[in-house]
This record gives sequence, structure tokens and C-alpha cells, in this order.
Amino acid sequence: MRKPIVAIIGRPNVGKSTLFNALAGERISIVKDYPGVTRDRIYADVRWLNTQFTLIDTGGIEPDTKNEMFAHMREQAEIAIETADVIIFLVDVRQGLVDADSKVADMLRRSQKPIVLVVNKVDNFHKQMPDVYEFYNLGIGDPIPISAASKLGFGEMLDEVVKHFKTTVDADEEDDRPRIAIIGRPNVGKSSIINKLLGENRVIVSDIAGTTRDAIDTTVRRNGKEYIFTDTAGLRRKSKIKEDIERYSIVRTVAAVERSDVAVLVIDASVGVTEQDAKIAGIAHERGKGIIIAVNKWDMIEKDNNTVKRYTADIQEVLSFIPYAETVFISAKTGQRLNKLFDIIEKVIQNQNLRIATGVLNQILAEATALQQPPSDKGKQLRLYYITQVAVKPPTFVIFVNDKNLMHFSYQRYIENKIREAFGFAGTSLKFLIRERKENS
Ligand SMILES: Nc1nc2c(ncn2[C@@H]2O[C@H](COP(=O)(O)OP(=O)(O)OP(=O)(O)O)[C@@H](O)[C@H]2O)c(=O)[nH]1
Ligand SMILES: Nc1nc2c(ncn2[C@@H]2O[C@H](COP(=O)(O)OP(=O)(O)OP(=O)(O)O)[C@@H](O)[C@H]2O)c(=O)[nH]1
Repeated sequence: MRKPIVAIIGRPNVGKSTLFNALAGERISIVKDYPGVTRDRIYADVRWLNTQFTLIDTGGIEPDTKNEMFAHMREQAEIAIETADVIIFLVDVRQGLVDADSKVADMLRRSQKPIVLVVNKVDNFHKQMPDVYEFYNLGIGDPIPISAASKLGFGEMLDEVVKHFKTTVDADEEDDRPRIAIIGRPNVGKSSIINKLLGENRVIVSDIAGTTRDAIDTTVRRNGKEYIFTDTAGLRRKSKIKEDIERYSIVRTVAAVERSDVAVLVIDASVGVTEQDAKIAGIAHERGKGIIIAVNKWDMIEKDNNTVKRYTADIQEVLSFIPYAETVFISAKTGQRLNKLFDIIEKVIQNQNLRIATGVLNQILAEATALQQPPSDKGKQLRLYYITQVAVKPPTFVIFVNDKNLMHFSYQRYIENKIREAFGFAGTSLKFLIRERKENS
């Protein structure tokens, strides 16, 4: 199941960051071997009982004037409505109900998205309940009291959030058409690619109208099969605040990637691969999605015999954490190799869903360990007993070993390479879960 997305919105200073940090806890993934965006605390993975979801904080800056604040809140709400499955509308019991809250509540009500109204800073549930009840006046449901600072009331709040997942996420699950997110920096040609695909392959019309999110989904038919493309291109609402533009574009990328099977990372050939491209690639990599690197505007480049080699080397260096990604050189302008892009998308989807029989996997494991001895530490040697595939999208393997601590990253990478040598798995990451098992059991 894809992970639901929950967004927190609310006025400055109501406690959004405090709540976000409390929920994210240690689970915020600070990724070391590539430049992640997670450090900025814009999104995090949260687990509650048996459910996992992606939490997004749309907050950030503190606007100067009242007018600016409302404009800011409206933008926040629009992004949340567009990207989230459930919205937490956070208000502050100390400041009470203010005008901007009511206006945002009107927007939220019209959106028909599931809203959970949460009242923060209720440090004393007994004394402050009368003030909490005041928020019934917003007309968006029962206010749930919490104290983000002391982590009180989280159980009830999260139960309410999780309750809504059934209706929102399950509807998406019923649709088994492949979903492709087109992601990349501004101006690299994301919209142009989708437009060209639409021009060359007959359009079926854009999906179910009604929600803003569907408006950015486009259905393309090719060889009798339908694909859904999600465009993360330019913010229709141009925010005045630079930090906000960046934050919102990350939020939209996270949401598009979360909902898709494959991400096409578009790079501008006239600019070359950049650190910002690596940040965006990190979002798809973290989520275990299929990744294709499309080097666009290939028509603009003066080429010689080494051009492809040079670009490939640059990409391998800057995007070294996704060596499995497929690369294709395209032009949205001329249509060059867009057919090949489709073939690669198709291949990557198949690889994401590939299942390898346990017998074959264990044969590879036996050969690999015979060829290169597993590492040992203080006289104890790593033993790998058994491997089996437990999931697809991404292909996920469990390896049973005698001692987890002996399984070094480099040896795991070696096993991964052996599996890739045998089956390819181009375009998809592989996930390994290492479990301990007593000998002879
Ligand atoms: N008493 C009390 N104070 C809280 C609670 N939660 C947050 N605060 C305080 O409220 C202030 C604002 O909290 P933040 O989490 O920074 O608020 P924010 O909504 O992220 O603010 P912006 O980033 O400006 O949008 C801080 O001083 C917090 O310590 C709470 O449960 N009780
Ligand atoms: N020469 C050439 N120009 C291209 C190509 N693809 C896009 N462009 C141009 O690049 C510019 C940006 O293209 P868009 O499709 O708007 O880029 P985008 O990634 O959707 O941009 P944002 O909306 O800012 O995220 C436009 O002027 C396009 O005409 C290409 O393959 N070759």
C-alpha cells in the first residue's frame, strides 16, 4: 500500500514545528551518504500502531503583516489540499479563535478533504476545555485537545487521522494503471515532456475533475495501455517568499513520488547535473521507487563522440547513491527518444514487480559466499543461512544471518551486486532486511 500523506497547517507560532518534531521523533531520516532534503524537516516518516504515513510541515516563515499572514495561510492550505490525504489544522488555545482561522476553515470545508481540527497548548486538559470548545465554531468538526510540548492527547489525534486513510488511500489503490511522476528542478522541461507525450499519443482527457490534485494527473495511452503522469511543474500560485517556493516544491515532489511507481528525474542537458538534482533524486530513492534519469534538451547540445560518456560520468558522480537508475537522453522539443523513455518506464515497472524464486536466490547466495568469504570480527565469522524475497515495489529480501553486527554494508552491497548480475533489476532499488537466526534452528 502506498503511504498516506498528512499535512500540518496553521498560523505562525501555534506549534507546528513542535508537533512535527514530536511525531517524527527519531524516525526522521537523516541520510548520510547523499544530500537529502529531510534535514530541513519538511517531511518525515511516522509510524502509529500498525500504520505508517508521511508527515509534511507546510509551515515556515513568519509574515510581517496581517494581510501577508492570511495570504500565507491560504497558500499553505492550498498546497495541503492538493497534496495531502488528511490535513491537520492546528490552532492555539492560548490565542483563541482568530479571524484568519475562520477563513482557512472555510477553504478547508469547501475542499472536502478529511480535516482533523487539533487545538494545541492545552497543557491542562481540565482547566482549558471550555476554551477548546470555542473552536467548534469553525464548523469543521470536533476539536481535539493536545499539548505538543508535553506530547499529550496524541493517541486520540492520531486515531482520528488514521481513521480517514481507508477512504482516501484505498480509492487510489483500486486503480492499477502505472503512475509516473515527472520530477526535477524548475525549467528543466517537465511540462514540455508531458505535452509532447500527449501530442504523440492520443489523450484520453484529464482525470476525474473535482479535486485539485487530479488536475495535475494526465492519462496517456500507448500501445493500448494507459499510464498516469503526474506533473510537479511550476507552482501555479507564485509565492512571494523564496523559502516557501522551495518548501512547496519539495512538498509537491514528495507527494507526487509517494503516489507513483516510477519517478522520471528530468535533468537539463544545457545546465548539467547539479546538487539540487541530487536532492530531488533522494526523495525517490528514499521511497524505493523506480528511477529513470531523463537528460532533456539534448537537441541543444553540441555533440562529439565523448558527449554521452561525459554526461554519464558526471551523473554517476553526482548521483552516485542511485547507481541502479536508468539514463536516457531526450528532447521534449523534437520528441527524440521519447519512445525509448516509454520502453524504459515499462521495463522499470516490470523490475519493480519482479519476484525471484527462493531456490534460485539461495543458489546465488551460496555461490557468492563461496567466491568471497563473509567478513569476520574478533574470530567470529558472518554466516548467511538463507535468503528469500518478501515483497515487491521495491523488491525486498530478507537474509538470515548468525550475527547482524557482522553484516557490513560492503558485503551487503556485494550480495546485491550478485543478485543484480543475475536478474538486472535496472531502475529499481533493492531493499535488504537482515535477521538473526540461531545456528541449527
Ligand atoms: N505551552 C505550550 N507551548 C507550546 C506547545 N507547543 C508549542 N509551544 C510553544 O509555542 C511556540 C511556537 O511553537 P512552534 O512549534 O515554533 O510553532 P510553529 O507553528 O511551527 O511556528 P512557525 O514556524 O512560526 O509557523 C514555541 O515557543 C513552543 O515552545 C504546547 O503544547 N504548550
Ligand atoms: N531546446 C529545448 N528546449 C526545451 C526542451 N524542453 C523544454 N524546453 C524549454 O525549456 C523551458 C522550460 O520548459 P518547461 O516544460 O516549462 O519546464 P518545467 O520543468 O515544466 O518548468 P517549471 O514549470 O518551472 O517547473 C521552455 O522554454 C521550453 O520550451 C527541449 O527538449 N529542448
